[in-house]
Amino acid sequence: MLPELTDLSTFRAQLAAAPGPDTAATQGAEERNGQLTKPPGALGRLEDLAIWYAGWRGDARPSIEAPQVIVFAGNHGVTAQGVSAFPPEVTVQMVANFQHGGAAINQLAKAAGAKMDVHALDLENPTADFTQAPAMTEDELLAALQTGWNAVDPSSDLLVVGEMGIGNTTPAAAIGCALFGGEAGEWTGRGTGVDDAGLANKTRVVAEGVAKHGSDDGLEVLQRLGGREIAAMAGAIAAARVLRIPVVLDGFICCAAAACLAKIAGGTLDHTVAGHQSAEGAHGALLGHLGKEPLLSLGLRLGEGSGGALAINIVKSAVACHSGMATFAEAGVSDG
Ligand SMILES: O=C(O)c1ccc[n+]([C@@H]2O[C@H](COP(=O)([O-])O)[C@@H](O)[C@H]2O)c1
Ligand SMILES: Cc1cc2nc[nH]c2cc1C
Repeated sequence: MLPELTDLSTFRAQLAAAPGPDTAATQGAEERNGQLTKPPGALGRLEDLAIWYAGWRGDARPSIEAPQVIVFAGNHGVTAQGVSAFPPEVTVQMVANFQHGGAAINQLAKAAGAKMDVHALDLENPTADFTQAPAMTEDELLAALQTGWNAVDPSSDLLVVGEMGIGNTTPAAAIGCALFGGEAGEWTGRGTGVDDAGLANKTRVVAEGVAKHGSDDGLEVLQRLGGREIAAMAGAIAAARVLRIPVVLDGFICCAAAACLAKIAGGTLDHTVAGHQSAEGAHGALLGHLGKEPLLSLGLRLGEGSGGALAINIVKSAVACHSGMATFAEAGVSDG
């Protein structure tokens, strides 16, 4: 059962006290993996994925029956600075598109056999422009974290969190820059497709935000430079950690949310894998800071959880091989 998220200190405490993977299940899965009808290591990273999944589920021979994709949407005051190629009203329009089944993520979730939920967070009240003031108050941060925390279905067995928020590659860049250092220009990319002048302006905005509101605390950075959908993703990833539900991370914005959690307590992202590396320039560096190797690299730069949803089928396939294959003894195959 997931405890109620009453305040920010509860959130920190829940993360710090969250259980790790089940070592007996991990060991059982490693032993089983060694007996399956294939040369040792021949399934490459699929073997690691299956053992990782088994440990978090506490079952040496698990199956994946109920993946969940959650898309969170938020609006950003920083769009007043002209940081996106699209206008902010696209956020609410895309939420309607998600609800009618017309977005890419609807199809990708369906193709992965996942149920999909959409949560729009206070779209009529954008966060503050972080070049002027902290993006959120503590109460606003808590409310967004709670939305994510409560959105996770405890009966799901694999989670993808995605987002929709015009302007949100700007807060994501600011989060990366604040948490891991370096120049704003190294963290700032084209998002939905700003031109060279737009990129220069966006870089200035990121630098200004970090200079004014930077911090080395993950939750403070999330509050001052993040956004509601980013905080909701962090809340959902944290809830999944407490519930021992493995998570497939999506693109640049999702990983920025995850990075805030990584700064709160060690091992906080051990239940996550990187679904893909997006085309947003700094995503590779961000994944490097998180110590994650992406499963896919398809040039996606959509968000919505799209790369995470695509990777569900890889995790499912890894677990299907692990749990469904015959052992050498069962199949009467000589094990060399
Ligand atoms: O996931 C990514 O890496 C990604 C990269 C570029 C853009 N996006 C999506 O595009 C939107 C943000 O782009 P922008 O230019 O408005 O900051 C937001 O809705 C994201 O879902 C997402
Ligand atoms: C149309 C559109 C769809 C999106 N999905 C995620 N981010 C998006 C940004 C735009 C502009």
